[in-house]
Amino acid sequence: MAKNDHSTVQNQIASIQETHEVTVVMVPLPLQGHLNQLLHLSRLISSYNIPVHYVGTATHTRQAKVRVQGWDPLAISNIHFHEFSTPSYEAPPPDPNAPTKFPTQLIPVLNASVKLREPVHALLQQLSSTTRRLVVICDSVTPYVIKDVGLIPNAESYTFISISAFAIYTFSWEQEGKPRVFEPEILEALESLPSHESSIPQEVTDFLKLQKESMPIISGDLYNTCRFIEGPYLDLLAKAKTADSHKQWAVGPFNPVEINGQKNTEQRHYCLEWLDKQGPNSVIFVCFGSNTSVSHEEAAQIAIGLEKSGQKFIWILKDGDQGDIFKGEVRRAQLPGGFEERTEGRGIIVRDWAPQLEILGHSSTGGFMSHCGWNSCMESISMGVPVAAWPMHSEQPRNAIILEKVLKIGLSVRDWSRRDELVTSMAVENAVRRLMDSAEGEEMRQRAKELSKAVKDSVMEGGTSRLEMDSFIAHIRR
Ligand SMILES: O=c1ccn([C@@H]2O[C@H](COP(=O)(O)OP(=O)(O)O[C@H]3O[C@H](CO)[C@@H](O)[C@H](O)[C@H]3O)[C@@H](O)[C@H]2O)c(=O)[nH]1
Repeated sequence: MAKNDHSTVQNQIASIQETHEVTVVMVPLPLQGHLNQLLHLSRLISSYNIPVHYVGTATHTRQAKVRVQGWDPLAISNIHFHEFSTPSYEAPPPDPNAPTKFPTQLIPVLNASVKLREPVHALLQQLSSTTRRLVVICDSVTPYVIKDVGLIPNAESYTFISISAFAIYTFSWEQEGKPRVFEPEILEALESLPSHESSIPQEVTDFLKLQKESMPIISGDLYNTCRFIEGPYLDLLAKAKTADSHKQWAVGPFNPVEINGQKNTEQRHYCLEWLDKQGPNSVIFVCFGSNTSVSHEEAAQIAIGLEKSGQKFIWILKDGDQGDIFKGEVRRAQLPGGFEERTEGRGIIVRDWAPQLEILGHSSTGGFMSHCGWNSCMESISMGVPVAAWPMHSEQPRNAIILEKVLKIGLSVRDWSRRDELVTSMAVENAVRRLMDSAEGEEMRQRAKELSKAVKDSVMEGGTSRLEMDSFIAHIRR
């Protein structure tokens, strides 16, 4: 561990010398989709008056803080941030023309993250002496960092599952010989997907193998989902558990479900001001998450499709994150000549990070063209916005199945079996029109709004997710 890491730990411990009943430590994978969920979960746990320590490299902790939406992490005094240095790592730009959309530019940061093992262990040891029980919640794909937690007598660990229960179940379902538990339509869609292993690069498979081999004893899993959405798959996962002592809690959505619009404040993003002037449900929001890039050719097809659809839009057009989001040049995807002038007043192109949760929570947003990352799915469901699904990589095609075939609040922009082909402007135009301007789209929007209400109720007092959170808290306080 670097010398300044030691002194940082000492200073941070000194400020929290009092002894606690329970202390929670969050160990995220340093990628946006993971940092974000564990930071939201920190807010939920800290609301039970439990101190939460959020650990990471200085860059990634800063990234999580500056990008979080719906609340202010600095305003909550019992969330403590720990920022460790790691040896430098490469942070190459993404390749928008790569044959697959998997964000290989982030592999060096994944590999560098294992270096957090020593400083995190030192922090855990020190915190263990200030608390009766030390609860470590570690991203399920980064247990190597807490490999030695078993050496701390009053510590116990839990995994946080960053993807849907449906995806987790159907990944292991493949290994279990695919028991026939799904409706024929869902089964057919699942059969057409590649296995988990074949959809990720070998270096990532190696990283995951190291993580699996390093798994300490885990007392339970926390899911960012709710029983109302994924009850049957959570039951299947619970049944598949080998030990009764291994528990599971579905406590999502982690993201705030009510957004305070911060109207008339200087920090408000200009696209929210623009949304204020549009009619209810009249705008489609286009965004492919934090790590996907589109080529110039793909951008041109999306642009023409949006223009021809005649619908209003906000389009987040930027490349996927690099390993350090605060450094490096960001490419600007080109658009067809005159596009921005022709769509002026009807659409906005944002070339930077945008407040997605607030955009989805705005009453003028009526549809979401999404890559179906799990944060985006949960945010869209929470805010009652139907989805035009354009899965890009990893478990995203499985999430698209949930939206389209299970919850019936989504339609497909392109078929996964044709993922090697360019998505045409006509496919984009059709999907946008169907979602925003058809009876079918309206039905989906109504269903999405009903689902949003059920999900919002589930996190209120007495709701299923709140009860599961209460049960988790009672368990760690036992
Ligand atoms: O301009 C932007 C772009 C994104 N977001 C936010 O960034 C997050 C993106 O997360 P997600 O939708 O999960 O997409 P990815 O960033 O692609 O997430 C990765 O991590 C997820 C959780 O493991 C997986 O489900 C995905 O497949 C994987 O690509 C969401 O909270 C968005 O609200 C913004 O706020 N503004």
